[in-house]
Amino acid sequence: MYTLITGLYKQWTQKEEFYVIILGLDNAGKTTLLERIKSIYLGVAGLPPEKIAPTVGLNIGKVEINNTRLNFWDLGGQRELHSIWEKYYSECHAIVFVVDATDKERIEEVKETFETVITNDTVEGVPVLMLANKQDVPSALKVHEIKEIFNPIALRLGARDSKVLPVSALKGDGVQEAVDWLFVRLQRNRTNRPPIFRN
Ligand SMILES: Nc1nc2c(ncn2[C@@H]2O[C@H](COP(=O)(O)OP(=O)(O)OP(=O)(O)O)[C@@H](O)[C@H]2O)c(=O)[nH]1
Ligand SMILES: [Mg+2]
Repeated sequence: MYTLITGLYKQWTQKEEFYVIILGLDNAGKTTLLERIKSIYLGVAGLPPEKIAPTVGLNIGKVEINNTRLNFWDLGGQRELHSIWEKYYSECHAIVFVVDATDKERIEEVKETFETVITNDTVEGVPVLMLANKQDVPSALKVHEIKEIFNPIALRLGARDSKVLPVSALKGDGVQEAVDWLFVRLQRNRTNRPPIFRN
């Protein structure tokens, strides 16, 4: 009886948690995105954009949606920091890859980096959301242009869920839609990457 009650109690009180890593080149807007997510879902003002410095370590944001916790890990995008990304692959449930859609000069570098990430065996089957960021800038590449550029690599995504969505991390446009997409895919991929249960 006691174990039944404690079992039920655990079931009611334990929370499902998923881990989402935010990757992309330096200056893509990853930390700005994280601060935007925090401000939308926690209802508190995030760090103002002018206070956001290039990331060297790790920024963490925890938000709760439908009694499920999403933990966002925002990693530094500078080249010498890319080797750190792999350390988070085995534990992550989804990848958000942020692209600076205004920076056409670095698009080749973005392609190479993206391909290296998605072909890593440790993240096989993990949903990948690419965000075409800085859409508030009129000259930014649109989603259909980004898709054309990344089409040759798309085959390497395999059978996993993937999507390209437009956002402006700075203004907040599209951010909620992006998180909604993630939420559904995390649930859909739960047999492959089960959530963590915590009290
Ligand atoms: N116009 C515009 N600027 C943005 C947007 N998102 C980020 N930025 C700017 O882009 C610059 C870099 O933003 P960060 O969020 O620090 O970029 P990051 O990807 O975290 O960079 P690292 O930490 O070095 O990897 C800052 O000047 C931001 O204000 C956006 O949606 N629109
Ligand atoms: Mg950053």
